[in-house]
Amino acid sequence: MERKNFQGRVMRIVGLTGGIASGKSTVSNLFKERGIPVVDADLVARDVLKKGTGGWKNVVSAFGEDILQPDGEVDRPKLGQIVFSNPEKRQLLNRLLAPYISSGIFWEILKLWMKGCKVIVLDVPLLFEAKIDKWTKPIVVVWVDPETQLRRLMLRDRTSQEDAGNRINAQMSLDIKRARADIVVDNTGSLEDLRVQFRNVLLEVTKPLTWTEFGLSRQGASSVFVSIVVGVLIFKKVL
Ligand SMILES: CC(C)(COP(=O)(O)OP(=O)(O)OC[C@H]1O[C@@H](n2cnc3c(N)ncnc32)[C@H](O)[C@@H]1O)[C@@H](O)C(=O)NCCC(=O)NCCS
Ligand SMILES: Nc1ncnc2c1ncn2[C@@H]1O[C@H](COP(=O)(O)OP(=O)(O)OP(=O)(O)O)[C@@H](O)[C@H]1O
Repeated sequence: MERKNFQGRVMRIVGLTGGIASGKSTVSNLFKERGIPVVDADLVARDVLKKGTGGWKNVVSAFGEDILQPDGEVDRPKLGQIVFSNPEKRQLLNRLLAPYISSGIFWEILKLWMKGCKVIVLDVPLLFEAKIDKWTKPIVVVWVDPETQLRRLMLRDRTSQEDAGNRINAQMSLDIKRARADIVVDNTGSLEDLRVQFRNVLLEVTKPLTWTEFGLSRQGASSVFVSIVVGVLIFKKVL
C-alpha cells in the first residue's frame, strides 16, 4: 500500500540515446506504442530554430543570411553541411542553441509531470555531450555496429559516404556511450531482434523507483525548486 502511494507521486525520466541513425527513433516508437510518452530533442531543436525565434535570430547573426531559404526559414541541409564538416562551427551552433533546447526539453518534461505521467523517455542524441544524462535513470543506449550505422544513415538520408561519415564523426563514439549505459540495446540485427530486446527494456524502466531516482523525481524536483526560490530571496535581501 505504502509503495503504491510512493509510486503515485513520482516520475521516472528514462534517458534514450545512441549515435546518429543507430535506431533511437525506432526505439522511441516502441515506447510510444506502449503508451510511454517521449520527449524528442530533435523536435525541440527544430522548434527553436524556426523563423523569428530567439534561436533563429542568434544563428542568423552568427552564420549570416546565406543559410536561409527564400522563405526565411533556415536551410537545414546547408547548415548541416557547414557544421558537420567543421567542429568549431558545430560548437558555435551548439552554444547558440543549447539554452533554448534545454529550456524546451524542461517545459516538455514539466507538462508531462503535471499530467501525472509516471514514466517518460527523453530521446536526446547528445544526452552525454550536453550532460543531460545526470537527470535520467536508467540510461538506454541504442548501439549498432559501425558498418550498419553508416549503411542505414546513407540509405535513410540519401547522403554520400563522406557526408554520412562526417555526421557520425561529429558525435561521441558509440562505444563510449555504450560503456556509460545502464541498458544497452544492440540494434545491429533485425527489427524483430530489436522488439525482443525491447521487452526487457520495458520491464526495467517500469520497475519501482530507487531512492536515488526518487531524489530526481517530483518531490526531489519540488525541493530543488523551493531551495532555488528561497536562495534567490535570500540573495536579493543580501544585495
Ligand atoms: C545542423 C542541423 C540544422 C541539421 O539539420 P537536419 O535536419 O539535417 O538534421 P536533424 O536535426 O534531423 O538531426 C539529425 C541527427 O543529427 C545529429 N545531430 C544534430 N545536431 C548535432 C550536433 N550539434 N552534434 C552532433 N550531432 C548532431 C543527431 O543525431 C540528430 O538526430 C540540425 O541538426 C541542428 O540544428 N543541430 C543543432 C541542434 C542540436 O544540437 N540538435 C541535437 C539535439 S540534442
Ligand atoms: N533493426 C533495424 N533493421 C533495419 N533497419 C532499421 C533497424 N532499426 C532502424 N532501422 C532504420 O535505420 C534508420 C535509422 O533509424 P532511426 O531513424 O530510428 O535512427 P535514429 O537514431 O533515431 O537517428 P537520428 O539520430 O538521425 O535521429 C531508419 O531508416 C530506420 O528505419
